[in-house]
Amino acid sequence: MITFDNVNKRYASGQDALVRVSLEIPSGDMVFLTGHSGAGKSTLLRLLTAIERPTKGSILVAGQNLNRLRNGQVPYYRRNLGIVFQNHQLLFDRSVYDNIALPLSVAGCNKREVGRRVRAALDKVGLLNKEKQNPIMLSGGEQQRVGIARAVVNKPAILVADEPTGNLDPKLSQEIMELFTDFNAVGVTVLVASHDLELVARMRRRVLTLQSGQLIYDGVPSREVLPS
Ligand SMILES: Nc1ncnc2c1ncn2[C@@H]1O[C@H](COP(=O)(O)OP(=O)(O)OP(=O)(O)O)[C@@H](O)[C@H]1O
Repeated sequence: MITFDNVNKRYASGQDALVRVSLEIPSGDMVFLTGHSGAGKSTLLRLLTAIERPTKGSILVAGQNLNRLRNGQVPYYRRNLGIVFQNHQLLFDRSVYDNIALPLSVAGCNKREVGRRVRAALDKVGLLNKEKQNPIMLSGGEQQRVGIARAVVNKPAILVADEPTGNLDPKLSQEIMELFTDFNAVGVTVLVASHDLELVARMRRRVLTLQSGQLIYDGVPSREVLPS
């Protein structure tokens, strides 16, 4: 369970990025976070991933109060999370395999286990035949799949994605969303921030909408308002 209780985030610049945000996401849910540019989506994800701290209010993740997390505990906390970025942040001087293996090597996995898990992750995103390639050789959609494989390789309970389809065309975007649906189907809690309202509506999942830092909608959009 993810709980935000009356969370405010004011940056040092004085900008209020989140204002009294309260929400609950039960374990195993798949939820979309939407809103205009500057609405506070990335800030909410940065608080959840403990990149930023709230100014007020509390955030609980699987019973752990993030306000009480000491800086030294943050890397351990993040092992429960898979994080996917829009620009995927792959290392172009290493192979696809090495990019995906990175979080496991950091966690101290042995070589055999790393191989088994990297191939399982590549299999899930449909890129088993690309492990030796350099990510620069891959298409934008494939690079994003590598980013997703890296995010799921240590089997996180929660998968967080910030505009994961930002640079992709509609068909590839839909495929990426379906990948997230597959992970959710096996029990992973999934939270995806996207400003692509059509794509989000088509998924027919719970949607949280932010506007100027406030949560203005929390529900499943009805079929009638969906684009055909
Ligand atoms: N590090 C920062 N310092 C100061 N202000 C910031 C910082 N990060 C974001 N903001 C401001 O906080 C507000 C919310 O930004 P945020 O990036 O969370 O929005 P967003 O909904 O993710 O937007 P986008 O879709 O454009 O990424 C904006 O007004 C932004 O300018």
